[in-house]
Amino acid sequence: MDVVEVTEGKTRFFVPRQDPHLQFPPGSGPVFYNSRMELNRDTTVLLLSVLRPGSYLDAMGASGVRGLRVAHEDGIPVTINDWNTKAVDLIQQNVEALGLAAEVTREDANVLMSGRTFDAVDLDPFGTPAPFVDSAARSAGNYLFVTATDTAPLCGAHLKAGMRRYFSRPRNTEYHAEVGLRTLMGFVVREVIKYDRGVEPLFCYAHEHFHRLHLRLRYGAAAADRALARLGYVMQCPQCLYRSEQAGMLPEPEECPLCSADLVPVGPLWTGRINDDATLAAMQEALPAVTVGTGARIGRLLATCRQELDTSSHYDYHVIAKHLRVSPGGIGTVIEQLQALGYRASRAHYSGTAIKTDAPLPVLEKVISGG
Ligand SMILES: C[S@@+](CC[C@H](N)C(=O)[O-])C[C@H]1O[C@@H](n2cnc3c(N)ncnc32)[C@H](O)[C@@H]1O
Repeated sequence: MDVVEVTEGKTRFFVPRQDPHLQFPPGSGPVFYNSRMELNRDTTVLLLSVLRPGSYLDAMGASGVRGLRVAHEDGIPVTINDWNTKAVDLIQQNVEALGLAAEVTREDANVLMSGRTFDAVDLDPFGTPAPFVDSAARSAGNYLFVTATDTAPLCGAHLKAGMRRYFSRPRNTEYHAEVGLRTLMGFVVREVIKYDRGVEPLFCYAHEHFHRLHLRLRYGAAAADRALARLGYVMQCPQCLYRSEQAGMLPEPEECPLCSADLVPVGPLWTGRINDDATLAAMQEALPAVTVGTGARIGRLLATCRQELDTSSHYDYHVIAKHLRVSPGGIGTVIEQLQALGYRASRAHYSGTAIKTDAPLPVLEKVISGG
């Protein structure tokens, strides 16, 4: 294989010199590497430097970069797997070049995860992780990490694909990144709690073309019930911008208090917090010591996530301003004015025009229109 050497974080490794977007049948073809996912891998290396699991499975390794970095930079025992022979050859070459003691396997990830357990399991497939979450839920001890790049099905843009994969009804709203992240989280939670295990979010975020979950798993039916209680719906008005949240397995009919239309349920999805503040604080503290190329961006991401409210939707203040035919002021000013009126208000980590608040929509509209 024609390879080229690249560096991410403190790790130098070989990747194929080719177009990574070429399509081949499953289990064959060239080895995948996408430098644009560096921030995704950097956050994993940083978080694992804090969590320090006893073992880590990179279930879909490709070049092996993720597992290589976890082994080399965090010193955590890793297993790197892929079902593609060429990928496994390259992973082995990288492991040897770095002098790591990492285990390399060539199996269907579902077979591997059905037969063995690892303290932390990481899924990074092409597109949807849905076919792998059940076996990962059985394989993972304390931590389960999941990447999804099928943002269109998750966000409601490809409705039927979203319903098939996640058994949820997303809706293409202006807060689609939030819906995608919470739809993915809701699906993973349903896959885990059937085994009487609980799920707690540690650090979950939406970024560019992917969603990423870092979750802690707990043992016991009581922990599973706590996660179950967080499943619910965003109830969106089809005529105006009003929305509310409902907990529960089935949505209750609800009328829009502003225009009397029947609200449309979006979900089931995860409601409530998507981050653990103590974990984010520990990551901020560890960031200067962990050499990651996207460190400045991760610093900003962590800071925004720490102040972000845990509402399951946001208002896009440019959309509201357009609706009201006013020119929008600065987002910071709008947030400060809402807070001065006694409401909670924050930015959201995935959009520069998103405002999360518990202020009623008419109050937000009044603030945006300068009233
Ligand atoms: C998106 S790439 C992984 C990228 C890699 N984690 C990284 O950070 O660069 C997905 C990989 O999953 C592998 N894969 C897909 N389905 C698989 C399966 N059922 N079992 C094992 N590997 C699989 C593919 O061969 C491919 O190398």
